Amino acid sequence: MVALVRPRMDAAAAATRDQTPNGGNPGIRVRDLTLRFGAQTVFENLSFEISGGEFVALLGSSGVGKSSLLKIIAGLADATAGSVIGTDGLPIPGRIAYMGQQDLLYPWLTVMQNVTLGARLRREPVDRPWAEHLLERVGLSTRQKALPAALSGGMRQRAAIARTLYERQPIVLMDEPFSALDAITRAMVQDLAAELLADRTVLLITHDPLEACRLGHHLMVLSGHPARLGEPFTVPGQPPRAPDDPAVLTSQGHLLRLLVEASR
Ligand SMILES: Nc1ncnc2c1ncn2[C@@H]1O[C@H](COP(=O)(O)OP(=O)(O)OP(=O)(O)O)[C@@H](O)[C@H]1O
Repeated sequence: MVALVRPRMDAAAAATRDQTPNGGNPGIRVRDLTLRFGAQTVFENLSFEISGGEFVALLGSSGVGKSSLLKIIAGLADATAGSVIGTDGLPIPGRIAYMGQQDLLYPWLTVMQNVTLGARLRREPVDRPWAEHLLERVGLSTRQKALPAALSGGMRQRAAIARTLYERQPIVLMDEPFSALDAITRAMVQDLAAELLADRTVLLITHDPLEACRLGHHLMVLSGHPARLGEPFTVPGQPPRAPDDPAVLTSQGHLLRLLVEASR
């Protein structure tokens, strides 16, 4: 197994690592991260690294600390101790697209306005053809002028995915982005995300072993109290893998067993 995601990687090895693989997109380096809420230690001295251009799926039981970890990496929450930095040595905030568990669409903006919000906030010209392309790919081309309240939960999630992809950031952090989608739409949007994020550094939280095995170069499982990362897990072949790929089916079973064992 090529362990490109390394829990507790040696600092000297980190210093000699390729800084700009895969067209220059930086990876994510997490060092000795500790998070406490009062007497509760969610995780302690968590260290791992995701190489530039890698798509990593993070799994673990509810409440183990996945979303908290993602928010800290995104710079949206503070850790009690430890550091998060790009593998190029530069900070990560400002170079990420983040999609949280809630779609966070602004209710008074249309779908198109929500998708292009980042550009408008940055006072950049809106790339309308790109936004239209994305909305078409997520099946919302006829709903560009709709307000979020007029959409179903799955449609809102697709609009949020389009907004995340619109940003073209080198690092993409997603917290259960496909959870509200039906099985067919989910497979379609997974393929779209894999295609458009092919060279990006992606950390995806999911509860779905099939999704993790289809999309991830590597999979990580967070478990325990305080939470620890198990050995990273690699599915053979390149993502996106077909749902009936034998490697996906075998890995899915293995992963499910790991998750059950980790929850005991
Ligand atoms: N702001 C907060 N204040 C106090 N405790 C918090 C806060 N945010 C998270 N927690 C606690 O930290 C732990 C980890 O929460 P987190 O949301 O990161 O888990 P998770 O693995 O993402 O769960 P899920 O899969 O259900 O989304 C939980 O016990 C939660 O109650």
